[in-house]
Amino acid sequence: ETEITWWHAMGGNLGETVNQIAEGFNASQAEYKITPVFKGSYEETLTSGIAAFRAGEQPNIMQVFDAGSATVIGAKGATVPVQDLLSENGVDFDIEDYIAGVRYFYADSDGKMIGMPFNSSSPVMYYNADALEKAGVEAPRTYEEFEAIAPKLKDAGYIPLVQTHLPWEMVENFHSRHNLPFATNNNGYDGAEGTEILINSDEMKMHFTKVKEWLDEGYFGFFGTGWSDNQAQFEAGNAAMYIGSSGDFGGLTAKDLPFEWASTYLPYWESITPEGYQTFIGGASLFAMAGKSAEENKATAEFFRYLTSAEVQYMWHKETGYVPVTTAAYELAKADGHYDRFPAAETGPKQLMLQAGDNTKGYRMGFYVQIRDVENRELSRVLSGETFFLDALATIEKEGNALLARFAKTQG
Ligand SMILES: O=P(O)(O)OC[C@H](O)CO
Repeated sequence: ETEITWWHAMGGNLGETVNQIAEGFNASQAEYKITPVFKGSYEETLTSGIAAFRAGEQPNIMQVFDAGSATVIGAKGATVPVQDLLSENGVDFDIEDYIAGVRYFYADSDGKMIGMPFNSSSPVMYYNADALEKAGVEAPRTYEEFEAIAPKLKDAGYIPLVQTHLPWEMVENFHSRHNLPFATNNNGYDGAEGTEILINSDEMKMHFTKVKEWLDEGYFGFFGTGWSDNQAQFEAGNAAMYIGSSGDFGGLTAKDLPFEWASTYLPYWESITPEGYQTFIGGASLFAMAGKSAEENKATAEFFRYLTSAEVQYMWHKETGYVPVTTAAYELAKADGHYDRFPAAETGPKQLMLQAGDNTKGYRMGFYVQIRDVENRELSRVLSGETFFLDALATIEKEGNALLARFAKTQG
């Protein structure tokens, strides 16, 4: 029996479902055994993985979140491109089997898939249907509509809106939702050399000016930069709506909240685009780490074959709310009536299939995890009144570009 290990960042319900997948694979055959290991948050998992690689103790499979993928894809010799791993081990692979939104986020500039999409998500807007009814309003499609209903939600006793991650939901996906370039060099896909972040734009300035105004008016709540700091306000029934991951679906369902809730697409500004575009794929993918024996690589390839089967994908989607990464799994979910029973479960997949534009397939910025830290630091300083948004955006641009230039140097 060949044994392989899988480091991941899925805690709670998500971790239990990961274990279920591993047990399913182990029970499905007798040649290979996979052991999943929970390594903490996305950031912690990436840090441990990089340290382990340097020490020659890397796992076979490492889960890397969207923000870290450019760094890992750019780390020469650290991973085996998943497309090569599969074809060398006789596992059929066709990039066209994957839904459009996930196809290129983890691919190199030639379109070769490097990371295996796994828990793919999109930021959507959840709403407390009882709260909206009490205020006599409908869930907003655009931020303009949000501005129109926010006073009514406030009068009804709610914080109208919170969100769970400013960089992911209001910076990165702000760009895809409006089809705006997020970095030069074709959003970074044409090479690290000279790539600069385009965060200091008129649209970002407008958006964060509004967010600050909403905060001052009591239309927006901000309780910290941790993933769950703000979601807790929704779960407690204090916030009427929250922008969060489609992957929150399973956790919310399990909590059996004492109010009706549903979800809709991430809002966009009609003043920027008449119709919103599809969002970037979020969540994480699985990388096969280099430096492993042929037998272990074969085991990893067989595990990926199992993981991407329509049945396993559907099970994962159903339990968690992460989107099915293949068309076959999405069709299976539809045919099984999953979306008739849980309409909110289809918001993520559908949002990833909205109109595409030049700037919706992804962004590729090395050291983006560190850039996110700068974004979180500066944007929360704006919201706490310590600095002005114009200064914050300029600081993010300056520090972000310095990090991008440092990454470009590592690419030789
Ligand atoms: O909460 P998740 O797993 O959907 O991930 C959201 C972001 O894409 C992580 O960077």
